[in-house]
Amino acid sequence: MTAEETRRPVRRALVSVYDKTGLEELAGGLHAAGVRIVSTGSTAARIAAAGVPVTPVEELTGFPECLDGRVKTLHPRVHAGLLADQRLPAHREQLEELGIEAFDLVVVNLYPFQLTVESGASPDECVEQIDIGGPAMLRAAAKNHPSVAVVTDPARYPDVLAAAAGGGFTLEERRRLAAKAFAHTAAYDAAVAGWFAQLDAAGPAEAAEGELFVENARLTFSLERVLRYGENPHQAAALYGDGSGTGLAAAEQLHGKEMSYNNYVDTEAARRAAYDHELPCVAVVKHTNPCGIAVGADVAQAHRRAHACDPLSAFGGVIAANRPVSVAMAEQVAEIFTEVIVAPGYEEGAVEVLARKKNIRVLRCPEPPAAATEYRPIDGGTLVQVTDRLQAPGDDPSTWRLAAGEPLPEGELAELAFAWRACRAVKSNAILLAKDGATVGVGMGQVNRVDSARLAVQRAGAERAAGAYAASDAFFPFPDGFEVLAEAGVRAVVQPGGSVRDEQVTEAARAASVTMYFTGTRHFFH
Ligand SMILES: NC(=O)c1ncn([C@@H]2O[C@H](COP(=O)(O)O)[C@@H](O)[C@H]2O)c1NC=O
Repeated sequence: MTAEETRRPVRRALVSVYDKTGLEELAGGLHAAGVRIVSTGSTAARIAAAGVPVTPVEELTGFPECLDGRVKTLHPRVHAGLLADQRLPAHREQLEELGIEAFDLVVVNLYPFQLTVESGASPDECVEQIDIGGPAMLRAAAKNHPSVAVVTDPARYPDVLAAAAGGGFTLEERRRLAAKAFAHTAAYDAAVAGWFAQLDAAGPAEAAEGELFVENARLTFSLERVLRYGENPHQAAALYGDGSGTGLAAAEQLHGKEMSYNNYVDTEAARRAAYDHELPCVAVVKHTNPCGIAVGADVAQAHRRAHACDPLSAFGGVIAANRPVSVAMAEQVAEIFTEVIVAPGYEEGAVEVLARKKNIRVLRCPEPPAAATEYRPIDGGTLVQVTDRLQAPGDDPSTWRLAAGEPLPEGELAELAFAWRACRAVKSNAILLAKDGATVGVGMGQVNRVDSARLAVQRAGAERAAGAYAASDAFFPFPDGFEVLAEAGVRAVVQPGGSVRDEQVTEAARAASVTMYFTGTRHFFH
């Protein structure tokens, strides 16, 4: 059979849509192509108001819409018309005996469950927005795609009208539409299941394992756009969204070249770094590691100090701010070759200043990082974990245990707390030196803690390392890593503690007259 021969004319359509975009044009076009339309409640009312003939579904079923719309189309007269396989004489005969007419086209879009959840609606209101009849029709029509075409997206209406006027869809087209319909209902159900799961997921400590992690995590994401390439030019890549319409994947690009795969990865890391601080904060990131993080009285000051940590590495960096970018900060950034800048907003005139550079990508992402769980695909599956965040009490300096030396006065403890928070954004093994609320030396991603310490000290230089506040993302397994810091003259060190050799490490700290605190909390970042 040729593709042409698989076309099925559209004679009768069932239309039931929540999103009424383009409905009048669709109905008018179908009518003009000789298609008879059956429709539900307010969809039918809109079609009729547009002067297009329409049969209300109640007329077909002989049963009124009831239970506040919970039952409208859930009726054998609807579903037999959707599920009869027109290729089978037995099905055609049964329909005739039952006095039921087949549908050739179904146009349905569903109640806005996810948007309702995001609006902060009550649980009962969210539950009411779980569409039942719509998915049933979509699934029936998609299963029966040899006989029925199914459409969920108003953007596809022009194709529908072209097909209706041109002899119908081919089998291949109907199969593609069916795949889209099943993907749509799968994503819809995943959103509903995810919502139910998070109702109970108080946190890893409180929630039973079964409540936090659903049995079937068929994760669904929707294609946002195909990227130019992946991590390297020979790797194809794309950006997918989780349907929430928020976060980095949904960030608004205000200027600059198209975002690349690596831009997204680095921007994610920069936002992680910038949002860990309550004061105005700016992080400059390269290859997912910070080359500078600083807080300040305002973002311009924070940026100057973050940049000063390592100006060499900041060239071609990705910048994140946790406050709107001011014109003063934009003026500074415009002087430095920067790949991406991301912030919750931009003060008037700031984007124009940044846009003096043709290529810098300017992103507006109003929400702080919010993902509750993180996925890391592995061959044959995926790992899932609760997202690492600053913890109460372990990340609060008032709960830290003084393990060696004199306690720090309040101001110095705040300096050490800044180092600890900033260290969370550094790839393990992480050692970070800070002074005056700004990083001065970052040692990242080494396979032993001694080399990370050396790197941090080397990057800081002797002058900045002396008297600095140091943080280590995990415990020192031996005194050697700490000793590198002590030789450089750091003032204090914060680390989780918990090594079997803690006593040797704290002894070394006492011997070097360096204050050491234990947090009891670790922040590995792989
Ligand atoms: N209950 C049913 O039988 C039913 N049939 C269709 N719907 C949905 O009702 C909406 C359209 O309703 P209306 O035409 O009344 O605006 C569509 O989103 C459709 O998916 C239903 N609603 C919920 O399940």
